[in-house]
Formats: sequence, structure tokens, C-alpha cells
Amino acid sequence: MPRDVKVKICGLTKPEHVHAAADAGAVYGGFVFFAKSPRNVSVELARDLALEAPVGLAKVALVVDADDATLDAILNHVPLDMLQLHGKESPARVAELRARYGLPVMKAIGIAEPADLAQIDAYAGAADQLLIDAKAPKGAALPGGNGLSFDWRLVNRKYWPLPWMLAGGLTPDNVGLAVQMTGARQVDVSSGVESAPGVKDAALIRAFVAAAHA
Ligand SMILES: O=C(O)c1ccccc1NCC(=O)[C@H](O)[C@H](O)COP(=O)(O)O
Repeated sequence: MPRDVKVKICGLTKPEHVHAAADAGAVYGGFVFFAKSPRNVSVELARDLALEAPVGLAKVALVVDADDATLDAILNHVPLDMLQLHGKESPARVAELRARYGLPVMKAIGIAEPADLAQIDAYAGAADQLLIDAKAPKGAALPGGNGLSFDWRLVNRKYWPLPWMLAGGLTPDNVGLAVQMTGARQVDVSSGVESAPGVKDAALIRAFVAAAHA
């Protein structure tokens, strides 16, 4: 089975789902540190989950405009492999955090219309990669993880100066088409592998990874 599309399962909150993601062949597992999220994890829980993660599953901390004290509390206690910045972090802040913590940084870029793509170039040289995600609608409680997709034609086989990952409303049923239409080599999912908000489903995780790899 071809495995060149890398999969990230975001919003893991239970050891069995960390294992389900790794066993299915996902290469990234995300932990959400954002109090308003149904997937929010404490530093203690994230540490336990990270210690459960088999070698081969890169552990990603997702934060939203986090201050230094919050980041120190997370990164000094949880063994992590990557930071995902899902707020309004500027290129300068991204570069600062990348230098301070010595971890690769993925910056989320919300896309709803062509003009949203213009911000991407500003992060070249600051971030290690981009998460090209659906822009959260005005008034949404969460800046991501809403299960909404955007028009994939906007990223139709575009060239960007950084590696990128496609996200937003992906499911086991649509990820194959999304990969085909965009040329994405990496995909990220949260809501699409849940049976209820914040509740991951091992069978959906397996189905998603299999569909992405197919
Ligand atoms: O998942 C959350 O609760 C969350 C909260 C705050 C910022 C971002 C959040 N999630 C981001 C993701 O899970 C994914 O990176 C991405 O947005 C795709 O989510 P989905 O559309 O649910 O697959």
C-alpha cells in the first residue's frame, strides 16, 4: 500500500486513540492545549499520552496565541516533537518560538478565499511548515477543529516555499478526493474521525488513514 501521504490525527485525548493512530500508520498525533476545546488536554494528561506514543508517531502540541508561561509549562513537561500555532501568531513570533524551543513549528493558515493565500509567503523562513486549513467562520467558538472544509481548488497543486499539510473538514470519505485535487502530501484531521465532538473513534481513525494512503 503506498504510504507517501503523511497523516496527522489531531485532538487525541485517550491512550487507546494514540495507539490506534500509530498502529493505523499516522505519523503525527496532535494534543490540543486550548481551554475552550472539547479536545483540550492538561499538561499532565498530555505528558501521559506522549509517553504512550510509540516511536514513529511525532507528538504535536497545538496552541492558540499562547503566552511564554503557558508554553514553558507545556514544553518543559511534555516530550514533544513539533509545535502547531493555530492563532494569530506573527511571522516574528513564529521565528522566536522556533528558536527558543528548538522544535519545528507548523503555522496554521485559515483559508476561505483567494486573498487568504497572500499571507503564506510571510511565513517562509519563520515556520518549518504550514497547515492549510479552513478559516473559522466569524463568531466560531474555536479557531480550528470545526469540521469545515474550504474550496480545495484554491490550493490546486500550488507551489509554496514551505512543506504544507491540508486540513479542514477531511473525512474518510473525502480525503482521497482532497489529496487528488490539491496534491497534498500531508493531511490533518480531527472532527472527521470522531463519533461526537471531542470523542475520537478508532475505526474512523483506521478508515481515514487507509483512505489517505490509498
Ligand atoms: O480541535 C480543536 O478543538 C482546536 C481548537 C483550537 C484550535 C484548533 C483546533 N483544532 C485544529 C485541528 O484539529 C486541525 O488542525 C484542523 O483544524 C482540522 O480540524 P477538522 O476540520 O476538525 O478536521
